[in-house]
Amino acid sequence: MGLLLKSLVPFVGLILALWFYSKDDLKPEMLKEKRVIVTGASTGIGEQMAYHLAWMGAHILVTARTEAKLQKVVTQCLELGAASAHYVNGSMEDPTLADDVVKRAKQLWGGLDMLILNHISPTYLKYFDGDVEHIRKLLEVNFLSYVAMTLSALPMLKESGGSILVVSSTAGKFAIPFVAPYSATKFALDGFFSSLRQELIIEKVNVSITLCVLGHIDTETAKKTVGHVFWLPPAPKEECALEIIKGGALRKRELYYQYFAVRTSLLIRDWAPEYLDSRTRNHFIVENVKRS
Ligand SMILES: NC(=O)C1=CN([C@@H]2O[C@H](COP(=O)(O)OP(=O)(O)OC[C@H]3O[C@@H](n4cnc5c(N)ncnc54)[C@H](OP(=O)(O)O)[C@@H]3O)[C@@H](O)[C@H]2O)C=CC1
Ligand SMILES: CC(C)CCC[C@@H](C)[C@H]1CC[C@H]2[C@@H]3C(=O)C=C4C[C@@H](O)CC[C@]4(C)[C@H]3CC[C@]12C
Repeated sequence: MGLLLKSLVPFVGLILALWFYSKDDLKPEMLKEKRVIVTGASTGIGEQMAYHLAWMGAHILVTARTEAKLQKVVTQCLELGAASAHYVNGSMEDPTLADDVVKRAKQLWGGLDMLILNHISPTYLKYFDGDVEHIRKLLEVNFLSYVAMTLSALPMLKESGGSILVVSSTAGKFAIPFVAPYSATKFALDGFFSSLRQELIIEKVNVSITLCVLGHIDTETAKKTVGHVFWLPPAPKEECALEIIKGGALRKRELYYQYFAVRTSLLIRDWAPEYLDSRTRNHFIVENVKRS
């Protein structure tokens, strides 16, 4: 036993050291002059991604519904050093918007290097109340518009050897209560984009797909929605945004933020799902959750 431990400890140490030193890192030059679309970029994580891309010198096209906010984001991006910054405003409930945004990128730059799919329709955190119309709307905005944007952008991305970043959530990987409609849309993204990734690899198409699995992030919307029902502290949106860009630039298959909490949960999910379910339920202050 002692001998086994003595040989195991250096071996594990060596593996950890190799892993640590072999970690790829993001170099800002990787994004310089790259042509990037960021959806849902008027606030929250999307807005922060636009600012990171800006100081790295990318060309940026942001989109969301609120024009006044997008104008401010564009101004700020130019001040931070973006190679160029533009916006298209509209709702992803409108099935023509996805194609319009991609066409605008083509008109502006003649190509595209990175498509960051991040927007979501406003959602609630409460017991599921049978509102099927809400599910339909979320599927339209959070899922179908991602597919539509991908379809429109793929020819340009194939030409540039570009990347698609799909912003998802732990609620798209394991069971979290009170977000049933939202969770359904995030699981759908995993199914669709993971399958599509397989096809691209089979066909030797040089377009990467990075699924970003996020924990609890301190955006204004999240603070308003979950502040009173979830007691673990949220992680900073600025750092989260940088990790997403890094994952995409390094063409990772999936990225996890908050890394340790999310990875541990995913490990437990496959081996002890009931334990993960109960651990997740215990993070909520259920007395504060609304019924309708
Ligand atoms: N915050 C968190 O704790 C977590 C977030 N995530 C994921 O991160 C991503 C960003 O979340 P977060 O920054 O918190 O979200 P925010 O609510 O801060 O931002 C959502 C963005 O989507 C836009 N949007 C809303 N409705 C529409 C619509 N119908 N058409 C087009 N754009 C729309 C909003 O702008 P406007 O209102 O102007 O249209 C805004 O720019 C999402 O994909 C979310 O699922 C994942 C896990 C946790
Ligand atoms: C063990 C941990 C990693 C688990 C964290 C679990 C909880 C607290 C995390 C995981 C997924 C998170 C939700 C999410 O994905 C996106 C949104 C949309 C936003 O507009 C409002 C907040 C909301 C509903 C987040 C609320 C907090 C959730 C439920």
